[in-house]
Amino acid sequence: MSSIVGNKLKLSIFGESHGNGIGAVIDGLPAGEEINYLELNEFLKRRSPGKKFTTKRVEKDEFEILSGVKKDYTTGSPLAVTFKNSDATSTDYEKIKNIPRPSHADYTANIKYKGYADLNGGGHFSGRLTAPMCFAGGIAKQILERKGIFIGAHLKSVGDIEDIDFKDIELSDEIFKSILNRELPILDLEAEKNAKNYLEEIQKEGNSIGAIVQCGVIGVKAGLGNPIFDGIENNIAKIMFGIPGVKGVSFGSGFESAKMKGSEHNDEFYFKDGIIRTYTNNSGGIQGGITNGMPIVVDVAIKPTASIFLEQNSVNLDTGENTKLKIMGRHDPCIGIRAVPVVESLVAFTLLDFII
Ligand SMILES: Cc1cc2nc3c(=O)[nH]c(=O)nc-3n(C[C@H](O)[C@H](O)[C@H](O)COP(=O)(O)O)c2cc1C
Ligand SMILES: C=C(O[C@@H]1CC(C(=O)O)=C[C@@H](OP(=O)(O)O)[C@H]1O)C(=O)O
Repeated sequence: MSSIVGNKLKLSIFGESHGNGIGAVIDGLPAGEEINYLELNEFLKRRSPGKKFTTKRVEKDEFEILSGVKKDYTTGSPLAVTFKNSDATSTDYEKIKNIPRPSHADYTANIKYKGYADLNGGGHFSGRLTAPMCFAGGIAKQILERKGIFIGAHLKSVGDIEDIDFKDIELSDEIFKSILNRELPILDLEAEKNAKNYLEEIQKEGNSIGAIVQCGVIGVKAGLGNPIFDGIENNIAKIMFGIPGVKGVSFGSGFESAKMKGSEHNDEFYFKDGIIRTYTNNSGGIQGGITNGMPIVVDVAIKPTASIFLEQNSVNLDTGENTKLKIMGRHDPCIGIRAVPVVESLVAFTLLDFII
């Protein structure tokens, strides 16, 4: 399995959704970095399940640090952390263990691991594994904030309902913080109301819906990154696809760029208070794999949750017959909602890897 990412700063993720626990080893954190546990726990809560519009599985996401921290400061040696799984209901999965859920990893994992993988609750492929990702990212965010770099994400869209585009506004840490007070991480109040109503309908239907998580970064100076295969875009895109359910990653105007003329897309320069800025930010803060000093803006397309409660076609891997599938259990109606802090985390982790 390849559950390790990073260059100078490495993140290794382990565990299964219904096993004893999950966790991470973070290697390469600088020594002497303070960890604010209050802030870290608040951050982890943004991802935790069990709230409105999420799966009803209740996990407190309390962690135990085994190494790498002394008296609230990183020691510089590998930081190992574990989280217990305390609310797994494996019977929901035992009943359908030979019938793969369409578009989850059941079928592909079954083939690759010859039937040996523990796939209850999605096993190692589960969104549960994003808890240790947020632990690593929460620490990275704290380190970056001390360097004047701030990161925030929101739901740019839920189905057809659209929020304000980060690319089109002057981003600030105040804007990032304002999203934290919302029931859904959406800036525009009307869009938030529409999304809540729509999610209620989707839940009633037993269905799910896709979303775009958009993340902004302010405070990164021009000149960070590399060309060709090791740029900021390359590394952010790679880590984003580690989030279960991610189907697309784009920067700035992304796929819309393909429809634009050069005169519309080019980000023209100007000086403001001695700093070079651009009037537009279609590049999403990155050109040639290197930051240009404008906010980094990355869009992450998240598919609708595969586990829906409607009857679907599948196959019985034991009997070799076509069959109907009706699942049980507790599932997120829209993965995007809880993926917001996960996207922030992995953007933070990647930028810290470039900076240290
Ligand atoms: C925070 C989070 C929560 C998720 N919750 C669910 C869920 O409740 N049910 C489900 O079927 N998939 C859920 N997923 C997505 C699956 O884990 C994912 O679709 C599956 O592992 C297959 O991976 P892929 O979609 O990247 O191909 C969630 C993902 C994340 C990031
Ligand atoms: C447990 C979490 O999310 C889980 C992610 C998930 C999946 O298939 O990805 C399926 C569900 O698992 P279960 O069927 O055991 O309730 C979610 O609850 C979590 O995020 O902590």
